[in-house]
Amino acid sequence: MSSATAAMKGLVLSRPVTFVTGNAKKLEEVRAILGNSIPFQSLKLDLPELQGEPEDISKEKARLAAKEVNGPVLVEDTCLCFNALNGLPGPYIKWFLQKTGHDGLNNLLMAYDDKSAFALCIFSLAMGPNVEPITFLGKTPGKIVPARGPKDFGWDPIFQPDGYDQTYAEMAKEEKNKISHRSRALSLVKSHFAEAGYVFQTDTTSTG
Ligand SMILES: O=c1[nH]c(=O)c2ncn([C@@H]3O[C@H](COP(=O)(O)OP(=O)(O)OP(=O)(O)O)[C@@H](O)[C@H]3O)c2[nH]1
Ligand SMILES: [Mg+2]
Repeated sequence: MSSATAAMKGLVLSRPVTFVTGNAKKLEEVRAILGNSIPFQSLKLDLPELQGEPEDISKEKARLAAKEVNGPVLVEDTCLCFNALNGLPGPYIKWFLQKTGHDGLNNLLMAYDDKSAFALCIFSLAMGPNVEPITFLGKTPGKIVPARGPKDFGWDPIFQPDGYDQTYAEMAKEEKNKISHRSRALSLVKSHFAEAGYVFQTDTTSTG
């Protein structure tokens, strides 16, 4: 057990964890992957993001979210990292995608034979505004390909995970959710909750 988990063992929470994101597709996947395993609610908020290393960006998002919510929060930051570019665009993928599109992202790799990439998801859990966030990393290796499949979620059409001949976008949702960066990170989040044994106490005093 990590020391962070040990320190929080049996912590009593007066309300469920709030998953804060401005991205509806992320929320959809988180709901599908977590099911009823962790009691959570969601808040649609597009938090400002620090520049820097992925883990620091995710942690800082959690600190801001915890201040905003004044309670326990879960956030995540997703990166798409090209090995030929030493991990870029990484956390800046949102802006690269917005400005250059799927073709532009493929073109970035035109000068390189190495089209390999990895999808990285970093969840940060902060149990309150003044508690240091803890992080959970999920990584799925693959390669960047010309877009194939439905275009309803980000860069899914240009990411083909290793061992598959379909892109994330072409795969059935349940299939993506079995192997995705997001589900790998969330399985660590689930284990953390199982180990820590948080007690969710709903407030019954305010009704009377
Ligand atoms: O094809 C995809 N498959 C995925 O599984 C996936 N997960 C995230 N993304 C996109 O990658 C950027 C991350 O940026 P990001 O982590 O800052 O997210 P966001 O700003 O949209 O939401 P949030 O920060 O409020 O949670 C954004 O463009 C997201 O749309 C994905 N695209
Ligand atoms: Mg964001």
